[in-house]
Amino acid sequence: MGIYKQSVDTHLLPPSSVSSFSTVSLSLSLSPTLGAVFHFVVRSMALCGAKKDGRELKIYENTDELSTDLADYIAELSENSVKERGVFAIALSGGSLISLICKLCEAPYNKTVDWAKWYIFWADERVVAKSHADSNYKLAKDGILSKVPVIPSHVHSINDTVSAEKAAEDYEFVIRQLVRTRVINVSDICDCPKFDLILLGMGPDGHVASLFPGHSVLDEKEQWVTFITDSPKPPPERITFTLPVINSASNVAVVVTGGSKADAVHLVVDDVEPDHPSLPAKLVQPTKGNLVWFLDKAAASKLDGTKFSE
Ligand SMILES: O=C(O)[C@H](O)[C@@H](O)[C@H](O)[C@H](O)COP(=O)(O)O
Repeated sequence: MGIYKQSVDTHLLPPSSVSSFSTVSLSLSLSPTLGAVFHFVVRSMALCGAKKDGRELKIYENTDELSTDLADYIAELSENSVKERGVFAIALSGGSLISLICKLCEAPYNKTVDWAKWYIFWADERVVAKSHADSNYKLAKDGILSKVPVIPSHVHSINDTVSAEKAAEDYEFVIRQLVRTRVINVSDICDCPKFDLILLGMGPDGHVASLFPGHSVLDEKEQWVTFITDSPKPPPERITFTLPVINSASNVAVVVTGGSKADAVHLVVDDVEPDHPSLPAKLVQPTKGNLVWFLDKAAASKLDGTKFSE
């Protein structure tokens, strides 16, 4: 299934000249701050009919531009969600994502975001003490949560005193209670939680959250949160949202930077044949929600037909 092809030199092509791509509608905007080489958005429409919603692909000259736009994106979703539901339920991941959303601690977001309405979760967590350097909670707390006025009781970290299995079970229980009270919305197609936003990173092997290629947890359909004890990326013990939960979210953003991820980005986004069915990032396809990929130029460098001007 070909999702889209792009062949764009943003220096040379005016937006009108790309409108002839039958499966692509592309808008081009120059960055006001840097007069940037490019900052474009490709909205791809799935060719095979079931899902009309497109995947949005945003590619930035550098991580600084990406972070600025990502902070805007999160702040806007937060505002909309607070307007509509009175709360914003967001799930974070670990890794480089946290440093890429750090602009939220700066002006204007530190003042304009309604932090008291945020309910914070983790799409995956390493099963270590919360004070451990490997803890995704610690990473987010040190990087962001300790710097903005979130309400401590709205920060839902895992139980770090039990086994991975029990931690996953406990976490799902907590989420179920909050779905019941609609702090977390509920999907209208299944009984899954519908997070307002799930933020994911992606590894060079195409993993997202703690869903690794070829792992049996990719097939988990019943549980919302599951556990693994054999993560190829250390540490080995982790809990993770399952695909049904990720794909029930209102919004999912996959944030990927760096050349080491370029091959995986190509395999997933260009939907390369023969199919690579076990690439977890490829299985991130929100049923009704929006999916946005935030890429820097290095991560996007192997996308088919994309030519970047220097
Ligand atoms: O806890 C984790 O390890 C993550 O949640 C994991 O899914 C991460 O997001 C990716 O491995 C990308 O990590 P980097 O952005 O640091 O490469």
